[in-house]
Amino acid sequence: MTYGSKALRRAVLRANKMIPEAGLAQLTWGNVSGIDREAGLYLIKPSGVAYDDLTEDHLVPVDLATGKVLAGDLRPSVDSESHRAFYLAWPSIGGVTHTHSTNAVAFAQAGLDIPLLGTTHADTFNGPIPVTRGLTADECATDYELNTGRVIVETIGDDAAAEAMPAALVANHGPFTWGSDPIKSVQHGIICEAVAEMALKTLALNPAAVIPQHLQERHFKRKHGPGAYYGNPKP
Ligand SMILES: O=C(CO)[C@@H](O)[C@H](O)COP(=O)(O)O
Repeated sequence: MTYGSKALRRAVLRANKMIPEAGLAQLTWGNVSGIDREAGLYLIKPSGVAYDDLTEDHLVPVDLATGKVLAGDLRPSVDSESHRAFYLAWPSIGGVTHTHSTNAVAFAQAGLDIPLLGTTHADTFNGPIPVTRGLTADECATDYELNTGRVIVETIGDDAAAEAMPAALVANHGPFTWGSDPIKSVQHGIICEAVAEMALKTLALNPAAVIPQHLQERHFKRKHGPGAYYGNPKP
C-alpha cells in the first residue's frame, strides 16, 4: 500500500533534494515533510538517509493524530514530532522544513531575531523572524522534538500569524519554516537563510541600519494583499 498521492510524494522528494541544492545543510542536517490532511498523514524524510540516495519509496508515512509510522522499516526524521506540532496547530500549512543553515543558526545561537532591514525580507515575512525562548530542562528531557514544535507555535501564534510569518528560529538550534506546500516551505527556508546573511552583513556595515515602516509594510502587503495582517508580533 502506498501512502499519500503521487503528487505529494513527488513534491516531498523534490523539496528534500532542494535542501543540499540550496546549500541549506551539511550531511543530512535538514528535512522536509508534506501533509495529506484528508488521509490524516504526512510524509517525511527518513532519518539519516543521504539526499543523493533518497527516493519516493524512502519517504516515511506518519499518522497525524498519533505520530506513529504507518509503513516501512525506515525511521522518520528525528524532527518528526516538531513537524506534527505545526500541522496540528495550523490548518493552512501543507509543508514543513527544518535546516541548520549557517546564518540563520548564528542568529538562533545568539538568541536574536533576524531583524527586518530590507524589502527582500519584507516581501515574505511580516516582521523580524523570531527566535523562541529556550526550552526548559524538563521540556528537553521529556520530549525535545514535540516541545520544540510547541515553543514555535507558542512564539508564532495562530494560523493567520503562521501564514504571515512562515519561519522561526529555535533558540540554540536553528530555523524551521513552513508553507502551503512542501516546496513553498523550502523556499521560505532559502529566503530565511538569505535574509539572515543580508542582515549580518548589513549590521556589520551599519549597526544602526533600519527600514522605514511604510516601506516594509508596502512590500509585505504588495505580496500578501492589502488586508494582510501586518506587524509582528500580533497586537
Ligand atoms: O536538528 C537535528 C538534530 O539537531 C536534525 O535535523 C538532524 O540534523 C537531522 O536528523 P534526521 O532528519 O536525519 O533524523
